[in-house]
Amino acid sequence: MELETSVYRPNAAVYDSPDGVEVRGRYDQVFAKILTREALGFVAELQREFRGHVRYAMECRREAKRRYNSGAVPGFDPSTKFIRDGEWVCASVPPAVADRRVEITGPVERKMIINALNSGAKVFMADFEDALSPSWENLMKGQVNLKDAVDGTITFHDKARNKVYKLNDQVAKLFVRPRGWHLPEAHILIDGEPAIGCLVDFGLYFFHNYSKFRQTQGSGYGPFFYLPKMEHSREAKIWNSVFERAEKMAGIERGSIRATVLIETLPAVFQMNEILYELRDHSVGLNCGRWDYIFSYVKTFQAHPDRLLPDRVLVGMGQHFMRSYSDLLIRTCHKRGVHAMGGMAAQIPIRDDPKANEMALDLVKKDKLREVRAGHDGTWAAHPGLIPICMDAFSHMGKNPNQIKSMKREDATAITEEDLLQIPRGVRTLDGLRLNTRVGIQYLAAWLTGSGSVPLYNLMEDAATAEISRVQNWQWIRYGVELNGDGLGVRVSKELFGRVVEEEMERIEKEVGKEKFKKGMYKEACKMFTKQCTAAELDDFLTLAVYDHIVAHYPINVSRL
Ligand SMILES: CC(=O)SCCNC(=O)CCNC(=O)[C@H](O)C(C)(C)COP(=O)(O)OP(=O)(O)OC[C@H]1O[C@@H](n2cnc3c(N)ncnc32)[C@H](O)[C@@H]1OP(=O)(O)O
Ligand SMILES: O=CC(=O)O
Ligand SMILES: [Mg+2]
Repeated sequence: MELETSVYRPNAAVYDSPDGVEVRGRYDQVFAKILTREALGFVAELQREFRGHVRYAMECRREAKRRYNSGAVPGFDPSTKFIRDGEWVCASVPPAVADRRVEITGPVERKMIINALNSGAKVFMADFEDALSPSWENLMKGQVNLKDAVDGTITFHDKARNKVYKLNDQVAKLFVRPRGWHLPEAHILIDGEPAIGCLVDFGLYFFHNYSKFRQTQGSGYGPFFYLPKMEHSREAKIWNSVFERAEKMAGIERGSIRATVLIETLPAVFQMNEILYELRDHSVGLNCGRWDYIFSYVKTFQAHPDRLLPDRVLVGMGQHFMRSYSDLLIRTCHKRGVHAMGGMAAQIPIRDDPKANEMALDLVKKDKLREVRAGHDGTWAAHPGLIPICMDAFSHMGKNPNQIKSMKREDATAITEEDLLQIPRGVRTLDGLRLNTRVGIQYLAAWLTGSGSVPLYNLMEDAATAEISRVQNWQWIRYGVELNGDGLGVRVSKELFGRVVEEEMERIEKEVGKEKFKKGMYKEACKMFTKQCTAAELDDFLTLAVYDHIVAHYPINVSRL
């Protein structure tokens, strides 16, 4: 008997969508308060106005990839030298976010939102991106949670512990990170095609929250955003136009919306001035998204076997190319009058091992001290338990809310293209290949079952860190690299990788236990991860390649279950 492809539900409620918009995600009365006709209409307007620009920007990414794959390397664009040399500055920093010394990040999950807002950090970056698996349920619940947070009414009852969570009187300022330009939102069709994911995230959040946010959080400014994974200033220009369009719709002053751009792709480091210039009325700085940046280094140089990375654990901020990137970012931001934000240390508190915990916290402390001494104005914390250490390190700034005026870093103007591209030093080992494999599979299993950030081996893992594992494995297999740190002359091959996968799966099963292993999606994740690591062509994004597996159209498509 053939499987039905869908379950017909007579009289099932549907969302009230405007012309040309079809919502294919599960109907829920609570989601319907977000997916109103007016809010969907706003998202559709954004999509119709900007889809051509986004399509062109994605084609430019593909064109740049073709050039890099033919041997070119990224560099400063001679045609925009006038922007780099010009004496312009960005709009002044809104007083509400002058002090951003510690920012906590986390997925848009209800309890975590409350914990993050109450954490004592200055800012909470609520994440629809690296830390979130973008299932319909996660995305829509996230929108509901954020609306309740901005309204100040968010609560959560942890039934197992009989604990009620609610907001403190003083909470962190909220920034929201929508997805990157490349991700579609398959549950919403606009004129028959999937919506652009980030315009859904931005559009729904903005529509429902701008007014309240500006009264309660932004002191007349806002809402505030983080913008991920851009590769070129033309992509920042689209965001700037989206912001202007949103401000016009809302009838609020131009320059109200403010955003920090993550510099987390290798091509973007050569475009920092240009990105700030495009967003100069809406900018509140740049951030060192170090994990995606490492991923992007491998991806950009996927066809350059002379630029291989050492083991993932060796690619830290001490590497010359990473230090150069952070220093140049500080220089650029401070010249343009905005924040230069640091990044995320991957360590998280280790509850059951005091000595290991002390060592982890010490690494975080060193990383944060390096950032503040270099001139960063603030940093990221992955966990509330790290906030005191980060605060302590950034007390180095004294009473100043930031170092924009005091740490000009003119010395960093001497940083060259060679500095930014310098090949990182270190060795490659079988342990490195094993760890990449173990982490990649477990992360993907978590992502497929709804969790976009997880603790693995005492580190935070999210989409960005998992990407490093994937592309590094791919590159090592593709070029049959020698594991030169082991001194045995062993080269990585598909056969060796196959054995490693088998052994690491056994290890994962032992570590997580038979029950969890059976119930989780480890086998499926293993298949997908192995396919990606051994593909003839490198997939652009891990999560894009497996996105279809978390799409659940309504009426429920039985063949997918
Ligand atoms: C590369 C990048 O893009 S970095 C930015 C994206 N990544 C992230 O934002 C990761 C954010 N961090 C996290 O998701 C989590 O800290 C993890 C997954 C790494 C660890 O999670 P867990 O193991 O569940 O943490 P743990 O059990 O120690 O949590 C203890 C408490 O802290 C809370 N907590 C942990 N991390 C956070 C956070 N980031 N924000 C708010 N609360 C948090 C938990 O909810 C829990 O609260 P409870 O005691 O009230 O139940
Ligand atoms: O988004 C942050 C990163 O490091 O990637
Ligand atoms: Mg990132």
